[in-house]
Amino acid sequence: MLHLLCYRTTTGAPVRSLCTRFNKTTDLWKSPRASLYSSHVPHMCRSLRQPGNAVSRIWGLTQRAVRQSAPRTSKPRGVALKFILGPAFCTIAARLAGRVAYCEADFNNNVHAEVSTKDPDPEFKWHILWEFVKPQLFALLGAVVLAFGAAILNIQIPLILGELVNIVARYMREHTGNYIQEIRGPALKLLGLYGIQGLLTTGYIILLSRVGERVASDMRKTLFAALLRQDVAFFDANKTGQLVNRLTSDIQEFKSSFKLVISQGLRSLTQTVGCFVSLYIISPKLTGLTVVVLPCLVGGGALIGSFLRKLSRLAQEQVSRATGVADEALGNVRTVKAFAMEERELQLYAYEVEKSCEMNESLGNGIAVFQGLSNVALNCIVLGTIFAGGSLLAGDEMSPGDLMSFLVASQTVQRSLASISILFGQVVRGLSSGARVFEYMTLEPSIQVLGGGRIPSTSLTGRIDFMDISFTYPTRPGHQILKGFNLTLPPAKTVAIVGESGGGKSTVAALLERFYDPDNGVIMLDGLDIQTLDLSWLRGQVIGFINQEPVLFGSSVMENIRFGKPEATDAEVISAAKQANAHRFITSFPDGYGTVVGERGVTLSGGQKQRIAIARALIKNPTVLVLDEATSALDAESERVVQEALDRATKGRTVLIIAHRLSTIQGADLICVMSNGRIVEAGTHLELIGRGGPYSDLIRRQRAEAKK
Ligand SMILES: Nc1ncnc2c1ncn2[C@@H]1O[C@H](COP(=O)(O)OP(=O)(O)OP(=O)(O)O)[C@@H](O)[C@H]1O
Repeated sequence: MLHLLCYRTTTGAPVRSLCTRFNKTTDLWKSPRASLYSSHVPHMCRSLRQPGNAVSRIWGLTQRAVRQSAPRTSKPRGVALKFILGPAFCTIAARLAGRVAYCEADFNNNVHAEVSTKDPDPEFKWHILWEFVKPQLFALLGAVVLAFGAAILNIQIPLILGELVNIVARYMREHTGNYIQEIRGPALKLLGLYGIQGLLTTGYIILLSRVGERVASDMRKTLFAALLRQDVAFFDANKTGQLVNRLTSDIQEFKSSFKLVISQGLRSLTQTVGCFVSLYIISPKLTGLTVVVLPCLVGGGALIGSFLRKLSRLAQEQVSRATGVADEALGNVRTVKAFAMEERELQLYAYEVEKSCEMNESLGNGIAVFQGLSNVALNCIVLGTIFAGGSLLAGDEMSPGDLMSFLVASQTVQRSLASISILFGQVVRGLSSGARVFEYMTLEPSIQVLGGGRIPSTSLTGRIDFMDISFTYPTRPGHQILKGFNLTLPPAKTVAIVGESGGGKSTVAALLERFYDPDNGVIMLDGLDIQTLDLSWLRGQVIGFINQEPVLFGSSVMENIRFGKPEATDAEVISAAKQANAHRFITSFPDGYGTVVGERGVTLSGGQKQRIAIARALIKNPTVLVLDEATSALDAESERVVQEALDRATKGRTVLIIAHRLSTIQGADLICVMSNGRIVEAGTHLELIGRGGPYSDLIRRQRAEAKK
């Protein structure tokens, strides 16, 4: 099998190794069959640019190309075509389309493709930044003006210092006049400037930190909203830890850079420009010498800068990968402990952290070299100034005060340029953090939760029709789960789906909840395509969903149940808890409904969690109830209590039950057996037993397993 897997890689190592393999066999391109690949390249590139169907189209095209060019053969050339040319072609196509591809091959002619259509190198979007800055514009302008003022004062200081030196030099030379009187004026002026500069600095730092904090908090809220807006497929493809990293450290990094650019950056830039003007006024000749060196510095800086930017992006991605590993291990800490896998998780984390440490060290080294080189260059400028200034002084083209002013001003330029060079590293990190933060802000989910859909005015009967549904998970293209699936759930009836594990039962429930949309076919609610209905209404009021592993929030029992209907009164919460057989155990806790359930409900038993989840679903009084293996994780006693609650909850509603334990669904109005993405048998329990088909087989198998 030729296996194509495109993913975001930070090192590019897999791509490089493939390219190396490919380069060794470039003569293969001379083969007439190779033209087949090239004829597919434009289609593949176009496909890669269209998220959604990109993956399946890539898969199809690659499969066709490989089948045509590499027929089943044991000849070395054919095998090489399958192994090297196919993956290399996909890699190149992906690279051409701006994606990074990783390919593997083995001995089958089928092609399986998994392609990430995400851009591996997000761009910094200035227009989005502008949206965040706009509300803070006045404060920002205030900060800019104050920072600018402080910088302008800094330009004045060398000139006054020069004046003071000239007074001192003249007094030492001539010993005439009133020294104190002469020096008092400029000295007081200088003191005044220092005071005003202090005030301006305090002012702009206060304003700037206000702007920075507000921009960062707006960005966090917007990014969080954008993430919550994404459909389930997005979360299948992205690790939670990495997403959380964008909300936390990336925004923090961006905020620091933003503040530094405005404060230090603006100040240093203004001082550099202003002091250059002063330098020119004091001595155009000396300034000319300084200016010659600058373009070389700027050119070199830009070159090293682009390299550092890339390093920074890779390092940040590696940090978020490490966070992802930690998040997964800590989030599943019970499983980790149950399997005594602490050491393995530690090793995995240590490996990722070590890699991130190496990358950050390389980045640090790069920035250090950059700063070191800048410092050497800038100090050389000072040395050159003293050398050249001395000869101008000897030739009476400059006064000692002028040389003093020139030196102080060029020191200010030096300090400013040095701080710009330090700032540069921060800006590099800030830009790539910003790009990563903005990447998801504009990402539109294919399934919109809010707005657009209609809400039927008449009351619902709860009839559901799945009509000719085909579906493939976006993260696993080429593996079709549902193939022409048809099913009707009559109003207020209970329909159960049973069948082999992995047959697609939970997928049916996920499609009804619109976690995903089918590739083909429609799902109707009371004769209306659910894709035309308001999704928030559908999920919030029509469908109640209870699954095998109820996830509770780390708040009180009351708040957890109220999650199903935020406006519910305490009486409604208690009534839902009673229906769910939960009231008695809740009131047995010292804090009753105020009991905090711990992270993900960790302080409750499986049966208790499930009953709270049932109450949470019932409180919205849903017309349709979906129970996805709701009791299969429970022991016999808990199952009995939960089943009792479910029996009560399902009365008068349309119910879809997905079950493993066939004993729990024998009373269903209709039982459907699913296999390979289709319903292969349907009827009541007795009808199906009488038929002796797949359902009877399942029953027989389960009984045999129970006896073991
Ligand atoms: N989010 C997902 N992304 C990609 N593939 C998935 C995803 N969820 C499920 N699958 C795959 O879809 C197929 C059907 O899964 P599904 O959960 O619907 O089966 P099931 O019949 O409910 O199985 P079980 O009885 O074991 O719960 C499986 O091959 C599974 O690996």
